[in-house]
Amino acid sequence: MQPEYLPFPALLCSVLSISRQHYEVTLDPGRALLSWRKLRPRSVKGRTRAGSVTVPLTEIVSVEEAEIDGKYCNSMKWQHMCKPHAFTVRYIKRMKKHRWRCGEVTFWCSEEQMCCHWLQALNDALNQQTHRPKHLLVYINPYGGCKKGKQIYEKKVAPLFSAAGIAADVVVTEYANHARDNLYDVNLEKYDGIVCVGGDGMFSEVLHGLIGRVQKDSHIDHNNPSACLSRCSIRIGIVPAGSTDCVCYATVGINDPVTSALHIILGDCQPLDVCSIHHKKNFLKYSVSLLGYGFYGDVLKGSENNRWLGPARYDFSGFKTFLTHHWYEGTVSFQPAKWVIGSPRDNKPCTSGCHVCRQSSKQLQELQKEQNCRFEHSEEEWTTIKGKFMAINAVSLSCACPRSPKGLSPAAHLADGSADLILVRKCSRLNFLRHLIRHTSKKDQFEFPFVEVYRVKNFQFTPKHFEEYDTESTDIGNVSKKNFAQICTDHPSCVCSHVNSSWNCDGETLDQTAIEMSDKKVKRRLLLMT
Ligand SMILES: CCCCCCCCCCCCC/C=C/[C@@H](O)[C@H](COP(=O)(O)O)NC(C)=O
Ligand SMILES: Nc1ncnc2c1ncn2[C@@H]1O[C@H](COP(=O)(O)OP(=O)(O)O)[C@@H](O)[C@H]1O
Ligand SMILES: [Ca+2]
Repeated sequence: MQPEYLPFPALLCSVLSISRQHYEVTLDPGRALLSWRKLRPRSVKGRTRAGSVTVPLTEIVSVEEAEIDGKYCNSMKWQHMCKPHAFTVRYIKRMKKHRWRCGEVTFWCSEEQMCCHWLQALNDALNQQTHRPKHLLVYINPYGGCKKGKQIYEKKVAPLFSAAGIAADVVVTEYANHARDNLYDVNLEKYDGIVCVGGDGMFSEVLHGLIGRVQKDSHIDHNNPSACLSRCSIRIGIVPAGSTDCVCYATVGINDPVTSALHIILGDCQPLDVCSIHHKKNFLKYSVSLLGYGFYGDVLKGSENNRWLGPARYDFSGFKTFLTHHWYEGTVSFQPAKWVIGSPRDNKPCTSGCHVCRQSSKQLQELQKEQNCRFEHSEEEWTTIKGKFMAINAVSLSCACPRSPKGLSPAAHLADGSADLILVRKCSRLNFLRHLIRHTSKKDQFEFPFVEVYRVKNFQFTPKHFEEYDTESTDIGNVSKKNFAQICTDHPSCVCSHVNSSWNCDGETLDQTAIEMSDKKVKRRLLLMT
């Protein structure tokens, strides 16, 4: 069907006042711009223009009739306005380092009719932004990060939502997984999006609730690693109030609640890769940021008893884990992501509207169409690496965060259908420190002989002791208990916790150590309101 092209409304241009100064105000629907320039009397004949501001209509947050207070009214008497009329426009102001703020300007009109005309024209322009949310479901984790989630939402976010005419149903969570469970019951059709106020763990919880709910509604068994998941069209927005906030930081460029609220209001949207993690035929979890074994698994484990320290628990545990300097033996196998057009060391960071993501996902779709959504593991070659590792990290996005502004893999892409697999082999403490420190500078953290990085579609990991003891059994829980008991009686000097590390999956510990991560069928595009 051909789209219907309506003629653009006419350009509107009037002389209005801002703080007693005359401005030429123009609404250009054709170029989708609102602009105002100061008019300064120069001579009797003409006026010069100076101090101009231009705002794209897509960046207007709200328009409303201004309340006229008596003081301002009196101060306007010199302009012979008997009954002034005014309207206020709120708009995005771009600050440094991706930070956004809400600017506000009030335009005074001498006639009521002119004010109505402007209000009508601006509201018509806003109504054309149909991708903006009108009704949101908000989950707040009151215990995330510095425990300020509720305060952040009430003080910084709710006033902006209400100014933008967004209705929000708010749930303050009472226990872990409250939001996830609730998402299985709510009427999702009522909402244009879900907002989570918290950290990466809270985002992961909402993501699991949403993906799980959609699969349940479409009768898809997520335990089957080959199942094609149903796409979820509802978007998730993140208001950062956690400890690491790396999903927010990597998508928006900063972890700032006001900036995120403004992106949500404008209906900004960023597709995101999601990986699924299985053990044999059991679904374990989805991951969107870091799936880390060794160093990051141990940092997470060590931080769990120190939650009272807030975000600093990771620094404290990071320092302790660095000193213990454990390495772990096992086998990593992976298949490369052949459709991607980038590589982990090409120095091309992912930004919104990324060309690499667009092109790569187009190629992935074509490949999936050819293979009719069946990505059999056997069809391509697996690369297998046996060794001793300090860390095994699989990241679906850069994992940039305030601690590491470039992230664990600076050139990882948000929506290219692949993950970057980083292997840090056993090395000296000094070398590991050199590698870690590079995460905080512009230098390449992969430029070491003991660090390898691959862009993969999936990978498997088996710890050494599973290879030796877990031959045929499928009941992984019983096997692990039995085997460790055996390892420990066989080797009295062995310390179990040093034999295996655990997996850090977006800030939560996985129960299994032998896992398969798949970055393909489960890689549904999750629409993220950045
Ligand atoms: C000597 C100095 C060394 C500094 C090295 C800094 C590297 C920091 C890289 C951090 C990458 C974190 C990736 C994010 C993971 C989150 O999913 C997870 C959970 O975040 P949450 O607690 O839910 O906000 N956080 C952690 C630390 O595991
Ligand atoms: N009311 C609650 N009480 C306890 N835990 C909660 C609550 N709400 C959510 N959680 C859990 O807290 C964990 C951490 O939350 P998150 O917001 O990511 O904070 P942080 O970044 O500090 O880890 C999440 O895994 C989430 O499931
Ligand atoms: Ca990716």
